[in-house]
Amino acid sequence: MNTRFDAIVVGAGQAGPSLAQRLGAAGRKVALIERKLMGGTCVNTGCIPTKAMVASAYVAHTGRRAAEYGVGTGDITVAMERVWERTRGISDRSRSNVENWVAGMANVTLIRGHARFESPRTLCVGDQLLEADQFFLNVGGRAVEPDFPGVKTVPYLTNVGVMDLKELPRHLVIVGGSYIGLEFGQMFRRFGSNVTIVERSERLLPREDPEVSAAVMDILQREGIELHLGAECIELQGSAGAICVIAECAEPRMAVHGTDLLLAVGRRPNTDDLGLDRAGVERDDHGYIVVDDQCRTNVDGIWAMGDCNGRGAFTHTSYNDYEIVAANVLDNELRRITDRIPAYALYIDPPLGRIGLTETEALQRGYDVQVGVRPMTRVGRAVERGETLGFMKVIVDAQSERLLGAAILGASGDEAIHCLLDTMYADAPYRTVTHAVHIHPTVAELLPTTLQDLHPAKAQR
Ligand SMILES: Cc1cc2nc3c(=O)[nH]c(=O)nc-3n(C[C@H](O)[C@H](O)[C@H](O)COP(=O)(O)OP(=O)(O)OC[C@H]3O[C@@H](n4cnc5c(N)ncnc54)[C@H](O)[C@@H]3O)c2cc1C
Ligand SMILES: NC(=O)c1ccc[n+]([C@@H]2O[C@H](COP(=O)([O-])OP(=O)(O)OC[C@H]3O[C@@H](n4cnc5c(N)ncnc54)[C@H](O)[C@@H]3O)[C@@H](O)[C@H]2O)c1
Repeated sequence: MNTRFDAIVVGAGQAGPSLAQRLGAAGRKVALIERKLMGGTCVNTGCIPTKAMVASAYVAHTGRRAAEYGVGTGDITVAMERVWERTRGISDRSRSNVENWVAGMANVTLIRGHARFESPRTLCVGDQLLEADQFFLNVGGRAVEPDFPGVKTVPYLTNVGVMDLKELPRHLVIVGGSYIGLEFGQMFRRFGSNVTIVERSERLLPREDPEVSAAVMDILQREGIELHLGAECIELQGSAGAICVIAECAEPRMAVHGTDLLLAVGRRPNTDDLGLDRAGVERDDHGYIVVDDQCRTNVDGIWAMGDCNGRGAFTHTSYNDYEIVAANVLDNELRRITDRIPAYALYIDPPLGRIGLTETEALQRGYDVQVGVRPMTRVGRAVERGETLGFMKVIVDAQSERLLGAAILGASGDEAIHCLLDTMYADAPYRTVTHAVHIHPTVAELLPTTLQDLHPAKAQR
């Protein structure tokens, strides 16, 4: 016999549990289905464990620089097993918090297993058939496992396996020079591995402005990371402990040798085994579930939130999708994905905080672009901390006097950028920030000064 619910939430990532709670609290009978670990990617194999590892790497790096600060230490050593234990402890506690929270939710039944649609109103989990009028999909994504020759025989890591290393790789080769490749690359270099990154684009982070890519490259190269840009991996060779990445470049083929291999070549949504065809739910060419501005799919009564809808690829965008759905479904409040301003950070050290448009995008869209730039060597707080790499850059529309975007690659850049982000959400003129009095000594205190020193974008000069 089918079990009937008012609403079924598939996936306990960043949107699912919060929505299940709201629906349950509103008196609906709710099933929350999770096939693996509560909390999904961020909690178990994404943000939380990586940022815990980044913290260990920062301590190792700062320890090596201790003498610069007048502090004596012995030789800096990294015990990978202890790094792993600390990281797992933080991640496991976070997962337990989600488990306990869900267990205490009113009207919510947690069902463990893989969910697949049988029809637009029926799901199966193992041998159980579940019916509902409303379905909310929060199934997330996973690492792309490419199909170039050698992938089936040469051992490699993704973001999941690399977090389980209890011994330091002697030479880690990373294919892909974007978020995952760069965060793990710098971290393992700081732990003591040799690191080589193979990236097919001509520059790192090709979606960012060229000077951001150049500064990130400089930061990584100063630490001894070897970079091969414009090099597309086309084949893997070797065996455990002696891997080889064959890459095609402008020059003839290149062979990059190492002991361990991390593939960080993108993510794909978990939508291929969800029975979406039986439900009639449309996917795009990359497998993302197509949704409208309120996360509704083409099938009435089915919504998709988070990484699986392709409208964001971050924890905060998944959580915001939950807020949008809850507002529209439960609160009769119109909230939209397109009201969201792009915002993210890359957690190398120093971090890159990014909001809104790049200068290149702003020019392409025809804005009358003004730019303000300040190197971190002229930010007192960064100088005092001895962390002066990077710069801050603000982009303004001269006509409307609105902020269009910003990049802060520098100490606390991921935090300081929020005062600009909130100004954009307030739709206030940039002079709101130039007239604001910020706390001394902070990184944010130089944002008003940077905005007082705007000049036309290069392409317009
Ligand atoms: C290494 C790494 C570092 C990252 N760092 C950051 C960061 O610093 N900041 C940031 O904002 N983002 C970061 N991200 C991205 C972030 O982790 C994701 O954007 C976020 O976790 C996506 O959440 P979600 O709710 O869409 O899905 P997920 O968290 O992936 O959850 C989906 C859940 O659905 C379950 N599921 C899937 N299919 C089914 C099914 N058929 N039946 C039942 N259950 C199913 C899965 O088991 C999973 O638990 C990082 C990602 C990685 C990989
Ligand atoms: N700080 C954060 O917020 C954070 C951190 C890590 C991951 N993430 C999330 O994870 C997602 C995926 O990250 P990612 O870095 O794996 O993917 P990505 O899609 O951002 O980058 C993949 C990179 O691999 C390169 N590439 C692809 N195929 C290649 C080949 N054959 N040879 C050489 N290079 C190749 C691409 O040019 C690209 O630069 C991000 O979109 C982000 O949402 C976020």
